[in-house]
Amino acid sequence: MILEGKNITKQYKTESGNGTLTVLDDTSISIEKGSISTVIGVSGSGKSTLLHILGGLDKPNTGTVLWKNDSIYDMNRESLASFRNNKLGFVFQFHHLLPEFTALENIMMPALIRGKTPEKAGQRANYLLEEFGIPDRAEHRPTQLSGGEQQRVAMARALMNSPDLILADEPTGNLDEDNTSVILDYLFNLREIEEVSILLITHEKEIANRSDTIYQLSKGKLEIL
Ligand SMILES: Nc1ncnc2c1ncn2[C@@H]1O[C@H](COP(=O)(O)OP(=O)(O)OP(=O)(O)O)[C@@H](O)[C@H]1O
Repeated sequence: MILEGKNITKQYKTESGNGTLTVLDDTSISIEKGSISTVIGVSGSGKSTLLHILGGLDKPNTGTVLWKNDSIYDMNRESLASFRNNKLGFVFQFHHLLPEFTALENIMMPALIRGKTPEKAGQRANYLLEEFGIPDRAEHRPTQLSGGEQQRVAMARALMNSPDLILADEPTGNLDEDNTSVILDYLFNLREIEEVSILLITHEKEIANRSDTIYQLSKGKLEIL
């Protein structure tokens, strides 16, 4: 097991400020090394909230998130930031690529932040562009790439530091079916080569069916399907 969310509860204040909305209700999840897991659930069921908590982007009200048995919320700010940059790779529905940088530079960024030389970072970024089938797009800026290409760059960037776990929130949510299949093929192939675990949020049954474990989130609880 690499990541474990234990007895997680998350509540938000309702808009009026008087009540509370319980989004996650004393629920738990375990991510095995090398596995692909998906979380499905209706809109507003708390999938993104769960992903943010597991990735150390948001804190639960109660419960813990353990990374190889260490609680990530006991880490100081610096350790938590370095944990996120070195061990995790995030992919969101809207890729958040930096518009003023090329595809290659966007992919290199997490490695440069980590202190890798531009040569080393460039080598791996070029390898990842190749693996995602877009080596000829290295010098393009995000606006010069199609939606599917942008999402491949975002995935390559998430893999840059050879993370142990990719956390992906609707990574193909804004793409058509063909593009979705192709991009998942690339990601799942690379998972085997790089031995990375993947936790994906999705609305699409077909994607869920390609995973090892499907979690359904409903009324604050996760259930394995
Ligand atoms: N910062 C916040 N403050 C108050 N309420 C919030 C906040 N963030 C999320 N919520 C509420 O918590 C619930 C769960 O939101 P969340 O984004 O986790 O759902 P989701 O399952 O990812 O939805 P979708 O599939 O539509 O993206 C929603 O009702 C949302 O309005």
